[in-house]
Amino acid sequence: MKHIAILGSTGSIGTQTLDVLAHSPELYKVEGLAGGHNLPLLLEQIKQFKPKKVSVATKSLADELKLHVSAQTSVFYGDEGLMEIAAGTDADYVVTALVGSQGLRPTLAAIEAGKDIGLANKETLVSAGHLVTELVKKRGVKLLPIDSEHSAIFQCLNGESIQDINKIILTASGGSFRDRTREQLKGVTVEQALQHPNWSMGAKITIDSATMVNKGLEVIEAHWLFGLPYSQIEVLIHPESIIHSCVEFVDNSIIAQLGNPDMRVPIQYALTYPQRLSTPSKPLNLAQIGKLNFREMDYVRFPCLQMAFDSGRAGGTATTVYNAANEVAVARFLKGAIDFLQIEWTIDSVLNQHEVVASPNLEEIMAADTWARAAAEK
Ligand SMILES: NC(=O)C1=CN([C@@H]2O[C@H](COP(=O)(O)OP(=O)(O)OC[C@H]3O[C@@H](n4cnc5c(N)ncnc54)[C@H](OP(=O)(O)O)[C@@H]3O)[C@@H](O)[C@H]2O)C=CC1
Ligand SMILES: CC(=O)[C@@H](O)[C@H](O)COP(=O)(O)O
Ligand SMILES: [Mn+2]
Repeated sequence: MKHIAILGSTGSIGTQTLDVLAHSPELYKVEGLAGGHNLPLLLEQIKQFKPKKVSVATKSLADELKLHVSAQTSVFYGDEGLMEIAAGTDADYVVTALVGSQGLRPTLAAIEAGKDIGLANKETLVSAGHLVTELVKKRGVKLLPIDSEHSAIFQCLNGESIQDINKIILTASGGSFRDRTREQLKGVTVEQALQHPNWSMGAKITIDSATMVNKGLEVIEAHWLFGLPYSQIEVLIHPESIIHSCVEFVDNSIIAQLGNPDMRVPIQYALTYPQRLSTPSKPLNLAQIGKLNFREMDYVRFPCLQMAFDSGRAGGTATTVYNAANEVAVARFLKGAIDFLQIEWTIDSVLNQHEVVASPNLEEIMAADTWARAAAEK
């Protein structure tokens, strides 16, 4: 039996993780759940999974939650609450499904406490990939990818040697505005941007898909997860999101992982690896799909992806700043305060003002993150 804690249990990844756990209840015990503001959903989860510790975003939410839970469940809140669910429960495995770089400190705390990690929160690796991967090595824990592309690559690399890789190919759906020109991006609405063609996800990542920042974050995530240089990471537009990513080897063989777009498959694989078990997903019917399409990535149409490669190559705090500026810009766009194209303009402008710190420690990462947020707000 695996003992699990989930950071971000009330979100898209969090709820799908709980679906996976409920599908095989004999395999899992939920020890801790951290939600944010969605109290009714967290209460349902507490009733069903009976965790010993839970956390919410604020003290007032925690006070309200305490009125509804039994004495068997301890209630925490805020940053300390996230740290408690990450590192202070009897879980041996933590699923990181918070959104944004706020996931960094709790993830480091969970690794330090010796927990294996199922990583959905890609911003953590983008913000401080070197700190996370060094600590994983030092503590001897597992860091298992949940992100669909990275799970695909992880599966394609099973039994293969890193030296035999020519390149990894991350597939990108193109997001909600894939078929629009840059001219046609002027004046697009939040509602339009939130219509992802293939996946149902949280708001922030759905906007990131539309700007191609999501693929940028995933390029940096792949660099850290698989230890590959940026020259061996490629992005290919694949509108159907059926091939979740692939690896080309030195003999020119390409191995790909396919499946319907359903995150419960990579979530479960990260939980049960190296075992495969049945999932609550539908099988892929290739005959029904008929054909799959591919297009070369257009870096002029999607400049945020070029910025991610450039930040990744610059290293140090550059990717921290890329991520933090994007988080601020997306939050502003979602509130209707800026236009869609101002997201890329904001990231570019903040990156241009930044003086990169090489090999930053955690304090320098947090300082760069704070600085980038202030610069982006300005
Ligand atoms: N959704 C997907 O299919 C995929 C997501 N990912 C990555 O996984 C991560 C999660 O994405 P997703 O599930 O879509 O995001 P959601 O927005 O759906 O969920 C985010 C979770 O974080 C919680 N949260 C937000 N702010 C706070 C806070 N201040 N304190 C405590 N909890 C907080 C939310 O709580 P509440 O809702 O209660 O406020 C919610 O549980 C992201 O890094 C994303 O890039 C990667 C691949 C696929
Ligand atoms: C489900 C998942 O892993 C997302 O990151 C997804 O890949 C987004 O799709 P695109 O970024 O390819 O539009
Ligand atoms: Mn992905």
